[in-house]
Amino acid sequence: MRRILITGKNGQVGFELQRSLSVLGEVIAVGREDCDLADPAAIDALVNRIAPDVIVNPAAYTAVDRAETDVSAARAINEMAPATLAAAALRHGALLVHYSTDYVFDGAQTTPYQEADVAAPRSVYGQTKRAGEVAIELSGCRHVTLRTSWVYGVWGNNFAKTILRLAHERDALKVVADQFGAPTPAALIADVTAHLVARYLAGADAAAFPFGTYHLTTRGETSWHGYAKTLIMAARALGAQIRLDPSAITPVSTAEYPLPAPRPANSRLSTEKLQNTFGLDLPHWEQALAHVLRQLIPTEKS
Ligand SMILES: NC(=O)C1=CN([C@@H]2O[C@H](COP(=O)(O)OP(=O)(O)OC[C@H]3O[C@@H](n4cnc5c(N)ncnc54)[C@H](OP(=O)(O)O)[C@@H]3O)[C@@H](O)[C@H]2O)C=CC1
Ligand SMILES: Cc1cn([C@H]2C[C@H](O)[C@@H](COP(=O)(O)OP(=O)(O)O[C@H]3O[C@@H](C)C(=O)[C@@H](O)[C@H]3O)O2)c(=O)[nH]c1=O
Ligand SMILES: [Mg+2]
Repeated sequence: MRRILITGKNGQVGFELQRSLSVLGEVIAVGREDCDLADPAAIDALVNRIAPDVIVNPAAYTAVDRAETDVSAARAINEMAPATLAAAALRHGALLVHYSTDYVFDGAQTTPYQEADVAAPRSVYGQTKRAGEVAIELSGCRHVTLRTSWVYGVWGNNFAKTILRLAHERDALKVVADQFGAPTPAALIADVTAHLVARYLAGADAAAFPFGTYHLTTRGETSWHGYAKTLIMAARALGAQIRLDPSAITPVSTAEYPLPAPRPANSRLSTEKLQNTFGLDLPHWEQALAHVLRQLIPTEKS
């Protein structure tokens, strides 16, 4: 039986991967309590003990604003841990599946970013995530790096759950309307990962697999404001008792909503390479959102 090691089991994507990869082999999922990824020796010991065929690494330092002042911790998890995992994957002949972010781009481009476009991260989070990507590329291990954006889901913390909470607490909300991207469910990321891993494991010639970097998001685009408004309207339509009126969600500019870390104005990622290479049709963000909301909103009907 194939052995699949998953890090970050308590994270959004790590949670969903435990479901989606369970049909492909023996899944060994670890969290901070099992292995501190800031400790390279602990990573080596873990990989040596498990001897996995596939390592899937959704663990990351994802607190974007906190990373601005907690640089060494962000580097340890987002750059050094992937480098250590990549070296271990190389030694074991394992595939490493890693995740990265739209925040590796500066957002100044006016069209969706393609995989080969120049990364120019503006935040510490983005810089450390980019350094992790580069370390994996340079390691020479078999790898797939999936860059995604605006991840949300039932498990863990995300913008969608924050907005739903705020909608119960407040009568009005200000949400940034000049940053554009695609909200992407953790479950979709996990499902596409399973599709790729299945294809890798089924291949008679592993070396022929199209390793590399791919963009993975839903189709379409919106702003954080458009996302928040659609979310509240859809939640109300599902019967959620939400006091906040969608018209009380006010669009504001990035300058009017100051935060420690700069965010890209353009977070749009082109997913053509992924869709063409693997024969996938990705869902539209609104369709995906409606499905996750049905799990997030408690309802009598089902
Ligand atoms: N969230 C998003 O919007 C986006 C995420 N991504 C990328 O996708 C991937 C998955 O993100 P997501 O699932 O949202 O992340 P989460 O923040 O939900 O989960 C990350 C997990 O990593 C774990 N972790 C952090 N530090 C350590 C450590 N020192 N040792 C062991 N485990 C640690 C955390 O553990 P603990 O729970 O104990 O803190 C957490 O469970 C990441 O690579 C991220 O950069 C890309 C684009 C958007
Ligand atoms: C909660 C809230 C946020 N915002 C803005 C701030 C910011 O510009 C945007 C998103 O806020 P958040 O802090 O939730 O999102 P942020 O943590 O920046 O989300 C990012 O996380 C990392 C891990 C990624 O990789 C990115 O793809 C992206 O998902 O919305 C508002 O305007 N009003 C609000 O009430
Ligand atoms: Mg955040």
